[in-house]
Amino acid sequence: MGRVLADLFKKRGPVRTIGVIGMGYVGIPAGALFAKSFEKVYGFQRDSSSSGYKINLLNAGKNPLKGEEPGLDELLNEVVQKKKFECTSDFSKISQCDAVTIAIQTPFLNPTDLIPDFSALEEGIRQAGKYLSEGSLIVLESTITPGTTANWAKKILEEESGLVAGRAFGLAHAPERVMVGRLLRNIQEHDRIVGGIDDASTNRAMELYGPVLTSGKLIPMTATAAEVTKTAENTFRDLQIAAANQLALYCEAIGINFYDVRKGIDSLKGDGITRAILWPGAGVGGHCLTKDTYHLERGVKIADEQSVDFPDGVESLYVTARHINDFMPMHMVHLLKKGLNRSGKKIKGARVALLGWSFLANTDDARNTPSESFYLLCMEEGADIRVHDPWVTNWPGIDVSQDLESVLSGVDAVVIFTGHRMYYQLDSHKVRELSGSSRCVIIDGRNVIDPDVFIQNGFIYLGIGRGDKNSHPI
Ligand SMILES: NC(=O)c1ccc[n+]([C@@H]2O[C@H](COP(=O)([O-])OP(=O)(O)OC[C@H]3O[C@@H](n4cnc5c(N)ncnc54)[C@H](O)[C@@H]3O)[C@@H](O)[C@H]2O)c1
Ligand SMILES: CC(=O)N[C@@H]1[C@@H](OP(=O)(O)OP(=O)(O)OC[C@H]2O[C@@H](n3ccc(=O)[nH]c3=O)[C@H](O)[C@@H]2O)O[C@H](CO)[C@@H](O)[C@@H]1O
Repeated sequence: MGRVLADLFKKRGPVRTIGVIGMGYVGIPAGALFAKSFEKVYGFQRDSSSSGYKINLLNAGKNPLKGEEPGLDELLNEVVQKKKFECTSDFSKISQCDAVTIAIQTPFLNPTDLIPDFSALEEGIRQAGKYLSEGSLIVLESTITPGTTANWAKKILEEESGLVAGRAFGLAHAPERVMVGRLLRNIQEHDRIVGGIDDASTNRAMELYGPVLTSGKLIPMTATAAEVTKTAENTFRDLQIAAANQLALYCEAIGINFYDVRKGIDSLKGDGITRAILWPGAGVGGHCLTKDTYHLERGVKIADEQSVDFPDGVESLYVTARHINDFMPMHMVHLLKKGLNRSGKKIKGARVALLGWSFLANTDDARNTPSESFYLLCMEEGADIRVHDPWVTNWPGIDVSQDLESVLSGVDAVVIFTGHRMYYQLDSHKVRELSGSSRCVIIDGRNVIDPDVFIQNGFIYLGIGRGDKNSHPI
């Protein structure tokens, strides 16, 4: 089969015209970079109420993405002016494309059952199947459950096209490893995992991605291995964070300073012995680490191969890591209660300043923020909680203030949830004056302040990992 497809690709000649389905954080920079290296790119965007506006904006050479994306505005303008990039909702133009990449969102239906919502992705794949031509290549870039490309997506494409994948057209998965704020750089500099359902598809996909890489290298493998790589690389980061969180909880219980221990462990460096210990914190947010573990777990469950040989009654280490990270906002509530008790108060009715709503320091990205779990837990306990964040200006149902002084006025407790730069400058005298409390509580979820400075100024301090300070004398 592979020979037939390789001959078809050869007959068709080099990749010239590319289609990118899904004009979002991934599709827009990818399409612009393809347009730089190839003859023509069509950016396919459905004319939906929420995103249809992007079509005209992009065709005017304008970037619809929020936030700073170095180089993207200029690149988009250049490729549109040169008529090398065109955004359209006319999917029939897919028939002109030598290769089509699909970068459509794959959220979870709801945070509890963690079943991915592939409905938008399915619609995009059906469009690709309907119009794909013989000898073309389809590449899924969305983050998907392992096994999706070679099974679910393959079936849909064959159904819609009436052609056989691996014989009449190529199919691959090339996951995106971009970070908002450095999209162009990441696409060009990160190594690119490229996984085809067969060798011919993998080789054709390497022809597609090779020209857009600067320092990044191509890493070929099978489509399913590529899906596991993407989900597992985030699973491993989540696991490393959980390991740091658990050790921090141990250090609190033992009454020692986690950061001394971390410094000790981190001093062990060298070939194959580095421990790569990360940082504990008030929780793990974002749209990658909170989901990709469950994509991996689901992939193992639905795999046709044999079941996993695993110790009886033992939960997956990776899911345990998720539970530990999701526990951290609850731990912050426990620290808050401890601090308030020491100041003779209860959480019910306590006035609490929550500093930091975004999930990542110095950004406005609040997707799956752990601050929200903490906020809801405190509300359930009857606290009077107000939120500050220098970057997040609005959030459904929450009043996020940018006025730190007003948020700190008259509070019984200050809780630091996000390591925003400005919180490192918190002045203990100023905070104490604003709070008006002689025994104000301060809970540090990101190791931002110096405990001694605040303790000497009359605060009741507790911090994640600070077992050496959490029972300081008052
Ligand atoms: N954003 C990131 O930083 C990032 C990083 C790594 C991986 N990813 C993965 O990449 C994928 C895309 O993410 P994103 O952030 O670009 O999503 P996004 O929501 O920003 O963009 C998706 C775009 O696809 C469009 N779309 C949806 N259905 C369509 C259809 N049937 N036809 C045409 N267009 C359609 C949407 O209107 C939207 O414009 C997801 O699977 C995500 O997990 C994202
Ligand atoms: C392309 C892609 O998928 N990229 C991912 C993306 O992940 P992301 O955007 O979700 O950002 P993260 O940095 O992972 O943070 C997530 C949460 O974990 C908390 N955290 C973090 C480190 C730590 O030591 N202790 C913590 O508690 C932090 O506060 C935040 O809430 O970028 C990472 C590189 O930055 C990549 O590795 C990762 O593949």
